[in-house]
Amino acid sequence: MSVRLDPALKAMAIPADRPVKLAIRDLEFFYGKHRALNGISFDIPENGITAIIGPSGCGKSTLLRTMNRIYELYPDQSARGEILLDGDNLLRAGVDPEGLRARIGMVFQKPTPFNLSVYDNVAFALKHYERLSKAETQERVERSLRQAALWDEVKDKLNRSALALSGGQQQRLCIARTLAVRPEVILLDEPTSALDPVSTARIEELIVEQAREFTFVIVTHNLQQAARIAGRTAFMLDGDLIEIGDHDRIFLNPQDDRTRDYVTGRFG
Ligand SMILES: Nc1ncnc2c1ncn2[C@@H]1O[C@H](COP(=O)(O)OP(=O)(O)OP(=O)(O)O)[C@@H](O)[C@H]1O
Repeated sequence: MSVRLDPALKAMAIPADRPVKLAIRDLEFFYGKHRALNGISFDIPENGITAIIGPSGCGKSTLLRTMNRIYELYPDQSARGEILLDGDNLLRAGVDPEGLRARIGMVFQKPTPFNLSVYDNVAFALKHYERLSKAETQERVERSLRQAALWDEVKDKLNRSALALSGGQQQRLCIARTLAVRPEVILLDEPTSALDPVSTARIEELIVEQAREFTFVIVTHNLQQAARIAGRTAFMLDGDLIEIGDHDRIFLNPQDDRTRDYVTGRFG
């Protein structure tokens, strides 16, 4: 498999002097006694898109799930090390997980709309985190649906069930719901793997557009997707971070043979 180099990608490169939003330091993760992350360290710059790639089981989702501490909802899972959000370790005791998840939102592989109207799916998230007037809520719902490139398709059916939307529309609704509470970081766990190419392209476009304002971290199996949209890409293998860099470094000139083998389709 060869990875297409899109000249427009240069516009999405993340400048080297961008401040660090998340600094991951010696991060280990355990499912019971099984160690799934072996002491990973790397930086995620503010804004832009950072992709995490690697073969099945290498620890991509585990890494993403540590970043908003969602793993704590499951028994017998634990993390060791540090994830500094603007310099403050979000894994330390005393961090309010609810407040953290307002700052670091997450979108999952399968669209997960609530069984509510389109409008209420977005408004519900807002009510959970903020006290806004009705007019402010309306304004924020519309803005979020526009940011998620969904407004034109749903503006005449805001009171209809979200479950009547197509899969791609449902996923954009979930992104709108996440954007509505204005998180600083948005974690995307294979957000387009259940979608058709047209829906995938729309979501890639909106992520690229919103990456001016938000920091995105995306786990993807789709190497072309990472190559198309990510300013930086991290390659993982067996719980280790092998290499991280910009598009050219990872896809055209990898330093590590294992990265080269993976991005050229020799395994994975
Ligand atoms: N709930 C769990 N209990 C025990 N082990 C787990 C659990 N979830 C994941 N693992 C193990 O942790 C390791 C990393 O899994 P993870 O799901 O993070 O990989 P991944 O790279 O996201 O894989 P995929 O691309 O298939 O989603 C694997 O060895 C996996 O078997």
